[in-house]
Parts: sequence; structure tokens; C-alpha cells
Amino acid sequence: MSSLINGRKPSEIYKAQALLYKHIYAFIDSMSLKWTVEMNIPNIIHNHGKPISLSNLLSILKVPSSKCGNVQRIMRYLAHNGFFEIIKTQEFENDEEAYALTVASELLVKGSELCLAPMVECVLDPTLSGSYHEMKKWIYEEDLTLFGVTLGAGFWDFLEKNPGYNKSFNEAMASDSKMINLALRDCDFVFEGLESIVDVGGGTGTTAKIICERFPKLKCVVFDRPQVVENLTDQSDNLTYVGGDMFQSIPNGDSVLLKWILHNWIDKDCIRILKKCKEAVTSDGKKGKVIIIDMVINEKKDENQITQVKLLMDVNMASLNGKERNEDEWKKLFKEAGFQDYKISPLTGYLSLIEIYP
Ligand SMILES: C[S@@+](CC[C@H](N)C(=O)[O-])C[C@H]1O[C@@H](n2cnc3c(N)ncnc32)[C@H](O)[C@@H]1O
Ligand SMILES: O=c1cc(-c2ccc(O)c(O)c2)oc2c(O)c(O)ccc12
Repeated sequence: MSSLINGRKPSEIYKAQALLYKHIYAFIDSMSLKWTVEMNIPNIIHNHGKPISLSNLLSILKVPSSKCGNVQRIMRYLAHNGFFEIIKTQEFENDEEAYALTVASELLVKGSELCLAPMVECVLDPTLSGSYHEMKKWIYEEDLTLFGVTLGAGFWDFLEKNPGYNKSFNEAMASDSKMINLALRDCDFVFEGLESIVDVGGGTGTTAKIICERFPKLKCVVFDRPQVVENLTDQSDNLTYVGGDMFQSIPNGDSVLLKWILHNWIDKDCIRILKKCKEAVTSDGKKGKVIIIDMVINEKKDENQITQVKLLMDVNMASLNGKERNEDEWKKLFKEAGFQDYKISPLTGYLSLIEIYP
């Protein structure tokens, strides 16, 4: 039997070391993804219409010969992680390998219906992602968010003063909202019978447009900070934009949508927002509802990988002073904001749809 070190078996220690290395170098996962998007590789493969050989890819990318091996190695790593498929066929000279898109890299093809490339570009911007070097400082700064420590302002104020970042963030959010198109197919029951909906913090209107298209009789108002909605020109009969502050007042309607809003805020602020929503859906004696699209952490029920994404997002939300919540935490918010009842339905892999009733 092999000897123990501090009571641990060598095999256990080797496994722990592999785990550590995986996490030490996890930033290379993010950066290779950013590289793929910057190099436009998903579009190149997509335009090729079939798996592309390494030499063909290298020639389109005009890679200097000294760097060809590096491209091949990054592609091999990305393929190992599920972003490309390596195809070995006789079709190419010297049994050269070729690359095909996978479901994950199809989501990075710019110009396609569902494209998350803007999310990659926004999140991995050096200034924003670099903020995570200051996590320790952030913990000891009593009143600052992580972005507050590094950007010198709250995230929303920072966006207001930096139009380039504002645009990049709005595009990232809009790209994610397109995924909702898929999910809403099974959620028609939530919107049926409603006359109006106010999408609070609705960004540039991606979600609202999807809802308007699906329910042409439903009147949609996109409500967001003035600088987000001020230059949007695609109003229509059933889609309008209103600028304002959700902590002050929210336009009336028989329903309010809060998609990816409450996870940005601490409990106290969520309760303030929810109270304003309650006022908006109970105006004129109506008894409407508030529809929340956000995550519900459920470590017992969810697969480990889904919990991994939810907990990762929870730490990510700390950068804005927000958090992801489990059902008990949600329930507490609803009660404190004066809502009587709620219903949670699954929406996508990790998002849930919560209806709350005044
Ligand atoms: C995470 S984004 C979500 C955008 C959109 N609902 C979506 O799912 O793509 C949060 C949104 O809240 C908006 N927001 C932040 N503070 C706000 C305020 N005080 N009043 C209105 N909207 C606000 C931001 O401008 C941003 O568009
Ligand atoms: O996916 C998101 C990403 C970010 C975000 C942006 C830049 C970063 O560098 C970062 O670490 C996080 O912010 C979000 C958000 O605020 C939401 O409400 C919902 C989703 C996201």
C-alpha cells in the first residue's frame, strides 16, 4: 500500500492538483472563446457550408506560417471543450483534420437568429472582466460594488457616461433576449388574455418585440433608463418606449415584465421595485400580475451543471451588488412587497418564469 501524506492518498492529491490547475487556468477558457469570436471563426466555418480543413482555415485567416501550429492547438482545445467537432476524413490531403460547428459554436455565428457573440465581447472586455482582480478590495469596501471599486461608479452610472460600453452592454442583453423567443413558445398561457404589458428594464426592446409579434393585440411598453430608450425609433401601434426610473414610477398596465432585473439588486431595492410594479398593475382597481424571468437556485433538484451556472452567475451578480435567489428567498421578497401568491414555471435550462399576484 502506498504511503499517506497528511492522511491523504497520493491519488487524491493528484486529483486535487488537477482540479486546481483546471481553475487556475480557467481564464484561458474564456480567452479562447473571445479569440474565436475575434477571429470570426464560427462565421468562416458557417459560410464554408461544410467542415473546413485546417489549411483552408489558415489561408482564410492569413495566419503567418510560424503561428499555424498555435491555431491548430487552440482549435483542438476548443474542440475538446465542445465548441468544434474535429472531422477526420480522406477528403483532404495527408488526412488533414477539418472543423465543424457544434450547437455551442453555432450560437457564435454573427448575423444568425440566435447569436451570443455580443455577450462574449461585452463580458470579456478587459476593463469589465479585469475588475475581478479586485475581489479582495471589494470585500473590504463597505459600500462599493465590485464594478464600483474598479470603474469609480455604479455600473449603471458608468454605462451612462460611457456610450461605447452602454451600446456593448445593450447588445449583449439583446442577444440573450433572443433566446426567449424559443422559450416563450411553451409559455403562451402566461400572456393570453392580457391587454397590456410593461417591460420594466426592457433594454432596447428585444423581448418586447418578440412578445408583440406573438400577441399582436397586446400593447407593449418598453420602460428603461432614458439614455437606453431615447434614440429608439421602431415604435409601432402596439410597441412604445418610455424613459424613466423604476424606483420612482412605472407606467400602468395590466401586467409588468421584469426580465433579468431583480438579480441585479439587493433585497431592499427589489422590494422597492416590486412595490412600484404592484402600483402599476393595480391601478384603476385592476388586479394584474407581475411576470419575473430570472433564475431560481435549486441545488437539490437541478443537475450539477445547471447549479454550476446559477452559482457562477450569483458570484457574477456580486459585481453589481445583485444576487441569484432560491425559492424561499424569492417568496420572502414577494411577501414583503405585498404580493399574495406566486407560481414558478421552468422556462429555459436555467431561467424560470415566476408569476406573482397582488
Ligand atoms: C440586465 S439588464 C436586462 C435587460 C432586459 N430586460 C433583458 O432581459 O435583456 C437590466 C436593465 O435594467 C435597466 N435599468 C437599470 N436601472 C434602471 C432604473 N432605475 N429604471 C429603469 N431601468 C433601469 C438597465 O438599463 C438595463 O437595461
Ligand atoms: O450576463 C451578464 C453579464 C453581465 C456582465 C457584464 C460584463 C462583465 O464583465 C460581467 O462580469 C458581467 O451582466 C449581466 C447582467 O447585469 C444581467 O442582469 C444579466 C446578465 C449579465
